[in-house]
Amino acid sequence: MPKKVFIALGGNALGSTPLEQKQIVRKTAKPIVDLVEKGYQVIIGHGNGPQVGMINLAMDYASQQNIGTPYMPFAECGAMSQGYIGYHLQQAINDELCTRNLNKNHGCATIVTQVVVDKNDPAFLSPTKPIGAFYTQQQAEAIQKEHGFHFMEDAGRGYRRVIPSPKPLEIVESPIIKQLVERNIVVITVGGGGIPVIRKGELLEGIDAVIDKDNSSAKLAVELKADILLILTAVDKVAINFNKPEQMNLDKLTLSQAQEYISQGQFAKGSMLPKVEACLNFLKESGKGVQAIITSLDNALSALEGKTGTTIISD
Ligand SMILES: NC(=O)OP(=O)(O)O
Repeated sequence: MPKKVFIALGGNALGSTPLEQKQIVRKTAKPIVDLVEKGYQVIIGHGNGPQVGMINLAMDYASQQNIGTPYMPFAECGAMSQGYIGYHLQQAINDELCTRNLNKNHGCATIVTQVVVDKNDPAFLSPTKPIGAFYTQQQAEAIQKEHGFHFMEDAGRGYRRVIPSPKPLEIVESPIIKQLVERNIVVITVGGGGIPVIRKGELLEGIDAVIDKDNSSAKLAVELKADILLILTAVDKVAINFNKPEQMNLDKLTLSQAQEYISQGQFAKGSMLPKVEACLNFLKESGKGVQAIITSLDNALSALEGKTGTTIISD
């Protein structure tokens, strides 16, 4: 039985502009296809913060210019970001599969994925998810005044617009994704955490939000009975005392050690904290025998072989 690995791709695997993204995903495809070549079944979740912000801003601007462009709701912008990112990733992965003659037995497809959230989730009252470009404080204040957007300082890198980020409750397309994975398709899914929808009786309706992609990836990884949740980010290992002289990189962590470090405030909010929390959710809900790994894209295969990265396991 092949092992199933669910990869959650961070922003550094995608880039920001269309040209940059097209070039970066070529590099991203290689370590992903390394895993396919080694016999893993691969599912990919990815972020969309910069991209959905860019699309929403462009659509809002165009709709105000009297040039026949209608207003585009935020959920539709999320759907556009899934298509745009999925298209680039899918093309790059399919090309890499062809280059290595793996395309006879494997394919790659993007599933536009809806994720049910609770319309009463408290997250709707306090926006926290950074999207789009970085601004100076002065620019952020000017945009806030003109457009009413909310802004927050983002880890010392500047100001970004923030919008609500509710918890993922249900991955609507999960059964279809399962079937594709079983047919050796590399599935790109829960892009940008999934398109947030609420249930209205039998029907689904989009809602303005961006779900955390690590959270949705962990949830879907549980549903697909993945053996490994592999969160790929900008650093090789999780660290405590990050960026201090006494920084210590961690090779292995148990669930309770990770919880202790969280209670000490060791992991940055909006950065390493949601990744570690997503790993813990995956471990708690999957039970024994699974592992979660946090590492950089280039180290994906070495980390699965236990040579690098931070591996988190149950106690
Ligand atoms: N949706 C989401 O989590 O996107 P980022 O990872 O780009 O912030």
